[in-house]
Amino acid sequence: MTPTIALRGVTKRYGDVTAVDGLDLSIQPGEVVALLGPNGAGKSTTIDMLLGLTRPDGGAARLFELPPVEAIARGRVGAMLQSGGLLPDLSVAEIVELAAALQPKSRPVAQVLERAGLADLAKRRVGKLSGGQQQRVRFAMALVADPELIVLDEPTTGLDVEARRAFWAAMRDESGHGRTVLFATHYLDEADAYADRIVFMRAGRVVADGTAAQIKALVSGRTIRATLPGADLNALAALPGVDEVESRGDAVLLTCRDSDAALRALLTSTPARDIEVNARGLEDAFVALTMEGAAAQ
Ligand SMILES: Nc1ncnc2c1ncn2[C@@H]1O[C@H](COP(=O)(O)OP(=O)(O)OP(=O)(O)O)[C@@H](O)[C@H]1O
Repeated sequence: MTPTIALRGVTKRYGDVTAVDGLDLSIQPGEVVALLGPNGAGKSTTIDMLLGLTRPDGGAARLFELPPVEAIARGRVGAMLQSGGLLPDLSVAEIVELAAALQPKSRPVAQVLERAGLADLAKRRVGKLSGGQQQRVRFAMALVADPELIVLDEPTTGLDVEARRAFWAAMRDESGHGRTVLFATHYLDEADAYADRIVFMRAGRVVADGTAAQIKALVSGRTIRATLPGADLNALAALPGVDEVESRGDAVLLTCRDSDAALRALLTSTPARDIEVNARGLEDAFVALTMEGAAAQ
């Protein structure tokens, strides 16, 4: 099958900084992929290269086996970037119509406005919209070409909770039609909830690539949280099954390789109460993957 996105050994340097470092990434038709990583990991630079906005210093980016500029000219790609000029004097409907007119094929503008939650704002001047509403205009402009691939760089930044929920409901419908979606995000819950696959970047490289469950499994074990005023942290660290102990006010947080053994010992040898046992989540994996990089650099 022809991959929708293929990055092969892509490298980008800015002076002494290697923003993207020999990146290989292949994304198949219909996949919904989150690009996750700490600030400066190279996510935006990767997106810029795969959209043909920045030229790689080494390697090649292909969309549908075509140079990015050609795939975009054919209307096969819709993109929503973090910033980027919106003409402030046009109305919402006019700017989406303009975006449609620039495409070889397009969806009905009214349908796209509805999808982006802009039907009631169609006549409003773009310059008068709130930041979140302008994000929705960018979303409508990305959808109007009826693209096979949608690329979104931090699409929900600036949206309130309800607008984020509505955005992802719309995206879920869109991807349900077999579209491929790649989005960069800082929101772990969004990557967890909406992506089939998470590509974790650090220092310009892919350091983990898999489903949310596979990424979470990189940090094994569970945590135990308990109220235990005046706890002896060294004694807790020596309990069976415990790897690490942190103090949080009157509470303690134990990171455990064997939470059953740790819990048994905690209950029999201490007055701990209000005990909670939790599986470690994507946030723990994020911190662990980011910290590994800090240690290696
Ligand atoms: N135009 C540029 N000139 C110089 N350095 C740049 C430029 N663009 C990016 N960089 C550097 O390249 C690295 C990667 O930046 P990039 O914006 O791709 O990361 P990111 O993962 O998108 O970060 P964030 O999550 O903060 O948006 C950073 O160290 C950044 O400072």
